Amino acid sequence: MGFTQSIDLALASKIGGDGLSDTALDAALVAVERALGRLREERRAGRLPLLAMPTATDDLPAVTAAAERLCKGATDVIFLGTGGSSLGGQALAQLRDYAVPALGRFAEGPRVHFLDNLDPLTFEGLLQRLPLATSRFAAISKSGGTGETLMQAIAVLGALDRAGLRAMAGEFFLGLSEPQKEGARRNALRALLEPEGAPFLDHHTGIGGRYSVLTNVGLLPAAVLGLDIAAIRRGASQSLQGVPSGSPAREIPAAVGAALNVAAALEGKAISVFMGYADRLERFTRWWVQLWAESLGKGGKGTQPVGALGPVDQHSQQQLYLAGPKDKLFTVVTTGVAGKGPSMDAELAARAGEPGFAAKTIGDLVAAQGLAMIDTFAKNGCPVRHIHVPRLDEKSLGGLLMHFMLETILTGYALGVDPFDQPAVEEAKILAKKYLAEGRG
Ligand SMILES: O=P(O)(O)OC[C@H]1O[C@](O)(CO)[C@@H](O)[C@@H]1O
Repeated sequence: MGFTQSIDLALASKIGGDGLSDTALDAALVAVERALGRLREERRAGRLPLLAMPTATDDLPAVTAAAERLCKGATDVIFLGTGGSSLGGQALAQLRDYAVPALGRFAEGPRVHFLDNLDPLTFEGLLQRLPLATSRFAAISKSGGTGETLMQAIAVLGALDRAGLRAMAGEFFLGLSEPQKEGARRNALRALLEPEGAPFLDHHTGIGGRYSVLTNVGLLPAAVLGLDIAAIRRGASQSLQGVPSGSPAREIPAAVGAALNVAAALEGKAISVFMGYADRLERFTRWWVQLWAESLGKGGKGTQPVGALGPVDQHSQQQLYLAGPKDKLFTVVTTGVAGKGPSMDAELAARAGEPGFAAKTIGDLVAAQGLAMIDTFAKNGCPVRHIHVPRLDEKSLGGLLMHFMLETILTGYALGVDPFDQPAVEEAKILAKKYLAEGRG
């Protein structure tokens, strides 16, 4: 296992105050045990293809070939797509410094951009600044019908047209979407790009966007960045240990995590805060926020996911967390940073009035801050789970991704909601298209 999980400091028996009671945890474990039974049944019936992903290898050559095609002669690879069609890729890309402050350019290979949020100024700026002739675009959408992604793709085709490159548009694009099903609604992304000659990878039809990070959706960007995509899957399979063999919930970390969240919900804690102490966990956190929110917020149920980054958010959110309403469950993720980064000169440390900094590294301080935060939560009666990742790499990140998908599914089953649909997001989408047609906005 590429990480460890401890829930001790979430329990009232350890921290008193507003910790979770043994009664709530026991009741939650019973519900999660049932959820685990249902998960096993679904798996046996072949209705949860997500659980087969970690051990699949037959699709990896196609992902690698598609990545090589995108990278060949490219200065820039741009991923078009939103939500589940982007966030998993971003989470993995951070292992290669994507969106890490001040480290924007990668040492090797093309620059990678994810146009996840739709913003006219950003998109216009990007099209103006990109060396278009050496840029490649991957348009990802499970449904093929997401307005944001379609507009982005149409805008790129327009830019290629203006640059006299439209005749070769197929060479600039790669699509990734569900196959066109006979008799089903037209796949708009395919209808747009296939006539231009763009090749397509098939989106897995049985795996929804926010659960797609271990499929070609997440692994394509990872391969573009030269990550070991097989290792991501190997790591993911470790988080499934105990699921097929029938281990009890108490022995499966994701099931324990689900029980913790169910217990928190039972005790009226409506907010779940995820605080990763690493720049390279920032997009993971955003990925988790979508996973948690869209999977569980149904029928008046679910808890509010909040993403936080350590240590910086100690200087922004900590006050509320410690002294505000006791309505939260905290998950703090630390990584093995002790001893890493620049070391402090003793003389300068003394001059700065911090002799204790002498010979310590920045990583030493971050490691100390993570532990201090956890202990401070506990001392203030705030339930906190600690996940420690000694080494943040493909394997451990794959493990964390699978852990949290499993935890989310089990929490959904235990709360009595379907963790795989998102019926409420359609309403505003339909209204936006109506307003667009009416020229409102
Ligand atoms: O991959 P698609 O079909 O473009 O959808 C993008 C995102 O939009 C949603 O459907 C919500 O609007 C998410 O569930 C999904 O991840």
